[in-house]
Amino acid sequence: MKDKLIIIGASGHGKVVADIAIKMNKWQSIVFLDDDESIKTSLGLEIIGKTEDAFTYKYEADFFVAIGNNEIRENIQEKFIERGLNVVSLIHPEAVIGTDVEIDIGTAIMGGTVINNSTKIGKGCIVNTSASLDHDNAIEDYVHISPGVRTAGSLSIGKGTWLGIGSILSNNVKICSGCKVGAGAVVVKDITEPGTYVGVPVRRVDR
Ligand SMILES: CC(=O)SCCNC(=O)CCNC(=O)[C@H](O)C(C)(C)COP(=O)(O)OP(=O)(O)OC[C@H]1O[C@@H](n2cnc3c(N)ncnc32)[C@H](O)[C@@H]1OP(=O)(O)O
Repeated sequence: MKDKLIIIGASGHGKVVADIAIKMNKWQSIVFLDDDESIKTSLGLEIIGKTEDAFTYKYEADFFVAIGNNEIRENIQEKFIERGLNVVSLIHPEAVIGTDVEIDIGTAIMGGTVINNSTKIGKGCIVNTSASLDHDNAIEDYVHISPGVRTAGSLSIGKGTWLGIGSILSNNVKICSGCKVGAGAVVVKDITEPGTYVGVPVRRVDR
């Protein structure tokens, strides 16, 4: 743990992430890197350079990649890990985390979430505001679980999948890697092919 936290990405998601970091009260200084030169400050915090500048702070900062797009977040975070940067997870103090829950590096757990016992969450995931993940879920790396998602027990979600706002997943379902599940969708059966799924119950819409 270092004194400084550098957050990559100063837009909407970055601000929510910074707010969590402030509330965690672990870093003396919290700043952003962002490739958009027109942004000078975000949430009252300084933007000190671009993503590529991260490596110059290797020995003095912890890092968090706050990019909403799963693929871009994965590319940046994996480069950081490969080059030895210390990537941390950020967990809102008002998230409810059960016993034997595992949360890997680079994952953000937003306010009001409930993660029940024995659920495992991979690297670089977003568990967004007020999502509820029940017991024994297996969430692979770089998944985004949008605000208000509800998952029942014992299900699995493959790498890089995006669950849209307010979607609902029944117990024991398996969703493969590379899926998009639409806002308000209901998943009651396994999804075995990458694609975009919407509706109640879901149907595939990208072919
Ligand atoms: C803090 C934050 O903001 S986190 C971000 C939260 N945001 C979200 O959760 C957004 C979720 N995104 C969606 O639901 C999107 O509509 C997606 C990803 C499912 C699909 O987006 P696209 O690939 O652009 O599909 P597109 O808009 O062309 O829709 C394809 C068809 O599916 C329908 N459709 C799209 N989304 C939904 C939905 N959520 N429920 C029902 N039908 C839908 C469209 O009406 C369209 O139907 P049509 O062909 O009969 O006209």
